[in-house]
Amino acid sequence: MNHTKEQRVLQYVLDNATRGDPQSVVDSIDNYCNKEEWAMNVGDQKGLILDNIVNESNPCVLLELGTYCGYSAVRIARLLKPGAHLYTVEFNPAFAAVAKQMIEFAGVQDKVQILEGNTQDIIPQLKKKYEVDTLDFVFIDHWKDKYLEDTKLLEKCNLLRKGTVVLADNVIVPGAPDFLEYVRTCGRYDCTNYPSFLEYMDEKDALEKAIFRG
Ligand SMILES: O=C(NCCCCc1cc2ccncc2s1)c1cc(-c2ccc(F)cc2)cc(O)c1O
Ligand SMILES: [Mg+2]
Repeated sequence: MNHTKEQRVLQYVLDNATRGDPQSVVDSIDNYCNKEEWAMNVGDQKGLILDNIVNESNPCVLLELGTYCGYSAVRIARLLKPGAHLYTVEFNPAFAAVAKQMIEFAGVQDKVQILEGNTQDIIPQLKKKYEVDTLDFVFIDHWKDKYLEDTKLLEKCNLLRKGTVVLADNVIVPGAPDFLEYVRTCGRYDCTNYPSFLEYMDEKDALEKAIFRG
């Protein structure tokens, strides 16, 4: 049954975490991926930076691009105030299926909605189909060569407002150089770089926070 790494990560959580306890789910995934198999979760070091930025932004409507196993969706949702909602987009049906079970086990399913499909198709549907006005927080963690075009698509769809926090994972490894260049030079964002390490490795990585100026 557990033929994929993502299924093995989920099984480890089901066997070792506590149902309804999102922190135990996050900790179990980090334990497994540190000890057994590397996986592309944002991880515990960059995760702490993510926590701090979510807490200081106090967001109500959030979007994540790239759900994977649901690690960052659970990590973010555990911090959200009542009524806040996270939409998370996943392209790969097998990943989305694992993430759905991960989110339900953590007990944050009322705060998180997985949208299965391509960001190019889903972003333009957010206003009409999902009744989103504007986004307070965007976590970008999908294909690195799509960060820039999807950031421009969010602008074009009027989903960003003055103060929207756009936070991008992996701006060093694997890297998103065209995205970094754009947000740092186009004049529409206030950018901050947060140096850290690639999940479960000693390699340097970083998060970039780009606050939309409106
Ligand atoms: O590719 C990564 N993450 C994206 C997965 C793709 C998910 C999606 C693509 C798509 C397209 C369109 N619409 C919706 C979606 S959802 C990723 C890779 C590494 C890494 C680092 C060093 C390595 F040696 C090898 C891999 C580390 C990370 O933290 C990552 O996030
Ligand atoms: Mg990542």
